Amino acid sequence: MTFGKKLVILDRDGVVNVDSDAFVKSPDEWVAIPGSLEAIARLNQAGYRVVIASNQSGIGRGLFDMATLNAMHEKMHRAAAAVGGRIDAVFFCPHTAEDQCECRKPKPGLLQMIIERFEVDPAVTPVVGDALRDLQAGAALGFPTHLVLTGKGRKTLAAGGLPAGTKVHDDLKAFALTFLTSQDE
Ligand SMILES: O=P(O)(O)OC[C@@H](O)[C@H]1O[C@@H](OP(=O)(O)O)[C@@H](O)[C@@H](O)[C@@H]1O
Ligand SMILES: [Mg+2]
Ligand SMILES: [Zn+2]
Repeated sequence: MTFGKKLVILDRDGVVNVDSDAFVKSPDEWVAIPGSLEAIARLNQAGYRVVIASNQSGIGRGLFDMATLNAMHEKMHRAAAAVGGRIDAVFFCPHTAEDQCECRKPKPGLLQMIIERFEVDPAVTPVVGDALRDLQAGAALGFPTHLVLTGKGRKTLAAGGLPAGTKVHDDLKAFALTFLTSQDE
């Protein structure tokens, strides 16, 4: 049993929704990964808040604007609610690598904001991603890291160099089942 605020941090593209090397640029292109929204609902039922930490350089690249990103997130929130799930917040970095901001993963800026906003203890707050940079951001602040094999996850696993102790799961649904079982011990 863990004490303190129960919260899980998810990467978006490749974890919640299908990713694309051409970026996810519109609500039509935002398609949930099968089982991911149900996994969010299952985490909520077990008392966990779910928040997202996402790199959205498509904004900085001019591929889509804030109104479109908000429309994508409106679709995501509605789709989660349709299966009884709730995403409490979406933290995103709109910058490109060239902007050298503090919030683009692998920098931990987004995760630091989440710690402050939700008063969570990183040591007991899982970070789930499909890219190495997602995990590096988590490891930088002492979050337990979890790789899912959806999105870029298989390539990430093959490339190696994961933060020590990273757990690997087929998808978000498998993560939720394993994580919640581990919390019962
Ligand atoms: O997985 P999250 O963090 O939720 O979002 C990733 C997306 O913003 C995009 O990130 C881009 O990386 P660059 O920003 O071009 O390095 C590319 O990997 C795209 O394929 C991907 O859709
Ligand atoms: Mg991703
Ligand atoms: Zn940024």
